Amino acid sequence: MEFTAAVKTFGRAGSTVRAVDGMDLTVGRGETVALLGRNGAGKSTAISLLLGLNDPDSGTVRLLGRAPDRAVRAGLAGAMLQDGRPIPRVTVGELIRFVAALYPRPLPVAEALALAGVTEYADRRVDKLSGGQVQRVRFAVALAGDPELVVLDEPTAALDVEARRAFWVSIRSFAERGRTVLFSTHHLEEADGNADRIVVLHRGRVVADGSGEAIKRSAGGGLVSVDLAGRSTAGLESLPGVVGVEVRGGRAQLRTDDSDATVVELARIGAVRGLQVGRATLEDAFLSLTAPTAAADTVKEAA
Ligand SMILES: Nc1ncnc2c1ncn2[C@@H]1O[C@H](COP(=O)(O)OP(=O)(O)OP(=O)(O)O)[C@@H](O)[C@H]1O
Repeated sequence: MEFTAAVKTFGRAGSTVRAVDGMDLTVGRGETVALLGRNGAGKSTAISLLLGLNDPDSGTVRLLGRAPDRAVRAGLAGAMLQDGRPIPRVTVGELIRFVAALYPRPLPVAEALALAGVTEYADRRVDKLSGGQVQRVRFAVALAGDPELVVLDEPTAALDVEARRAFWVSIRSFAERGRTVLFSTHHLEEADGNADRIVVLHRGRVVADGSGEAIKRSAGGGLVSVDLAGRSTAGLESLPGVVGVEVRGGRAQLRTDDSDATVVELARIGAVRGLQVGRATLEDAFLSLTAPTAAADTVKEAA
């Protein structure tokens, strides 16, 4: 799938929102990609362009080499969106048989049920299941047509820890069949644990794209902190390796891509009170990449 300089705005003159603002992204077959971004970053809008539910105002979006709506009609993409559609009053098995029959080359129903982990509820009515069970049924609906690509918009948002874990087991078993998975999430550890690649969106643009490790490095892989003990932060940002300085609770937090060099220089200037050295987490990287003031510089790792 491919977004090239895609733009999608909403609203009229005066109050226009550029929900997707020049997005470039290519995802190859078989990849599992997580889309991360703060509320309003443009994740759902990007997904709607990818599925042909909206057209870009400019730029192009292609899905498996075709126009998105055509690819979806041909059964090449399945989706699980954040929608509030009423839950059907049929059994799980009936629902999946019905959906599978809409596609040219569906998965055998038993296989769709097994992949989504819902075989044991096949004879139960969907409207009598728990929230976690319904999510898995919705996943079975998304993969019933045996699509090349499954798109999941915040698939685990309402699930408890146990249900979330079970859900990811199902998604990984689908991905292991060589299929492509694109999902959006607010759970950073979920992106890190389940995606081959993480794409961070900020204000409708891709601001980071790579493995969880690469993204952590991009925000300065190391985190060095010291008590300020009344001294100013002046000059700290120009210490060797330092890529960012923040003050929290009287301590300076230095993001650095060379912790050793930073510490040696701190020692030289006598600023080592309460010194701690650690590694930036994905959350640190995410917060600095998507800070309201963050520049839209792109961090890119060859995929
Ligand atoms: N149909 C619409 N009409 C007007 N504005 C919209 C519409 N859909 C999205 N927007 C706006 O576009 C921006 C991007 O929204 P979008 O839902 O794509 O973000 P998101 O990253 O999915 O957010 P969240 O994490 O909160 O779901 C937001 O400012 C939102 O208010």
